[in-house]
Amino acid sequence: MASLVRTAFRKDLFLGKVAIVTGGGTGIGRAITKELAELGCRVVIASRKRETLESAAAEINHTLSKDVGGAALPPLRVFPFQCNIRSEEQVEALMKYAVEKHGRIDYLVNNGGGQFMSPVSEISAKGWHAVIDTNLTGTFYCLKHAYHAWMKDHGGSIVNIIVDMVKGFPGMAHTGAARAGVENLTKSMALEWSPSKIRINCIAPGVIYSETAAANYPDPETFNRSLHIIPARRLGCPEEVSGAVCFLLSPAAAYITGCTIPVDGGQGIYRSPWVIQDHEGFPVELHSEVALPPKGEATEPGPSEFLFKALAELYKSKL
Ligand SMILES: CCCCCCCCC/C=C/C(=O)SCCNC(=O)CCNC(=O)[C@H](O)C(C)(C)COP(=O)(O)OP(=O)(O)OC[C@H]1O[C@@H](n2cnc3c(N)ncnc32)[C@H](O)[C@@H]1OP(=O)(O)O
Ligand SMILES: NC(=O)C1=CN([C@@H]2O[C@H](COP(=O)(O)OP(=O)(O)OC[C@H]3O[C@@H](n4cnc5c(N)ncnc54)[C@H](OP(=O)(O)O)[C@@H]3O)[C@@H](O)[C@H]2O)C=CC1
Repeated sequence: MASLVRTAFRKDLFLGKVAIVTGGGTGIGRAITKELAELGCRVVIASRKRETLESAAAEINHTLSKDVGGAALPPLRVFPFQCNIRSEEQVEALMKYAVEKHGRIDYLVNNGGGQFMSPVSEISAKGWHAVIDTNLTGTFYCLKHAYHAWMKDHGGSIVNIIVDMVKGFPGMAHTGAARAGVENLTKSMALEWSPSKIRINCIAPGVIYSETAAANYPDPETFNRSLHIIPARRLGCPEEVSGAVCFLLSPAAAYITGCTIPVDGGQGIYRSPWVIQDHEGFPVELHSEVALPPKGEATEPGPSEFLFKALAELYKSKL
C-alpha cells in the first residue's frame, strides 16, 4: 500500500535521525510527526494523555512508507511517551528515554501548549499560571533538558511553535505573553548555544484548523469567524505548519537561527481580530493649537471602505 502521508521533501531527508515532538499526538503536532516519520525520522511524541499518544503512534506507524529507494525502513518510527511539560522531572525523564532508547536527539519541536479565551481582567491567578507554566516554562524545561541530555555535545535543531501575536493577543493575552517570552528565549538560546551548533527558530501559525484545536473553544464556529482577518481567505491546515517545521529542521535551513517564520496566510501583517468598542475618545490633555473636528462614529469593520473612498476622490481630483 502506498503511504498516505504527503510531503514536498526528499523521502530520506531525516533517515537515521531522532526527533521529539511535544503534543505530537494531535492537530499540528500529529501532522509534524507524520511528515518527519515519513521522511525516515524516529519520532518520540510526548504529552499528557497516554491513550491519545498510543493510538496516534499506532495509526501513524500503519500509514508510513515501508521502504525508501528499495531499502527497507524500520516499520515502527513513532513512539509514545507520557509527559506533562509542566513538570521538570517528567521532561528530564523524556529526554533520558529518548537518548537511552533511541540513541540521540537531533530535533526538538516544542509544539505542546494551549490556552483559553478570556479578557485579561477575568483571568484567575490559577488560569494565568496554567497557561504560562505550559507554554513558557514547559518550553524552557524542554530546551534545557534536551541541551543537557544531548544537544550540548552533539548539536541539533529546535523549532518552537508560538502564535501570531505581533499585534498583541487581546482575548488570549496570557498566551500572547507566554509566546512572546518563547520568541525572546529563542533569540537568547540561538546566541548562547551557537557554539554547540544548535539552531533554534520559531514558527508562528495563524488560524490552523483541526478538530482537537477547535474543541478547545466553546463556539465551534470560532475558527471560521476569523476568515475576515486572513488575506488567504481560508483557514490553515496542520500540514502547512509541518512543511515549514521540516524546512527549518533540515540542512536547507543550516544558516537560519533565532528567527520566526509566520505560517498564517498573511494574517500577521493584516488586521487584528479584536474589535475596539466605540467610546468618546481619549481626552486631549495638552493645550493644542488645533481644534479636532467633531468625532464621527467609528464603525468596525470597514476602515478600508473609507480609505478607498478617499483614494477615489483623490484620483478624480487628479483627472
Ligand atoms: C480572540 C481571537 C480569535 C481567534 C480565534 C482563533 C484562535 C487561533 C489561535 C490559537 C489556537 C490554538 O492554540 S488552538 C490549540 C488549543 N489547544 C489547547 O489549548 C490544548 C491545551 N490546553 C489546555 O490544556 C488548557 O487550555 C490549559 C489552560 C492550557 C491547561 O489546562 P489544565 O486543565 O491542565 O490546567 P489546570 O492547571 O487544571 O488549571 C486550569 C485553570 O485554568 C483556568 N481555565 C481553564 N480553562 C478555562 C476557561 N475555558 N475559561 C476560564 N478559565 C479557564 C481556570 O482557572 C482553571 O482552574 P479551575 O477553575 O480550578 O478549573
Ligand atoms: N490551531 C491553531 O490555530 C494554532 C495553534 N497554535 C499552537 O500550536 C500548538 C498545537 O496546537 P493544535 O495542534 O492546534 O491544538 P491541539 O489542542 O490539538 O494540540 C495541543 C497539544 O498540546 C499538548 N499539551 C497541552 N498541554 C500539555 C502539557 N502540559 N504537556 C504536554 N503536552 C501538552 C496536547 O496533548 P495532551 O492533551 O495529551 O497533553 C495536544 O497534543 C499549540 O501550542 C497551540 O497553542 C498556535 C497558533 C495557532
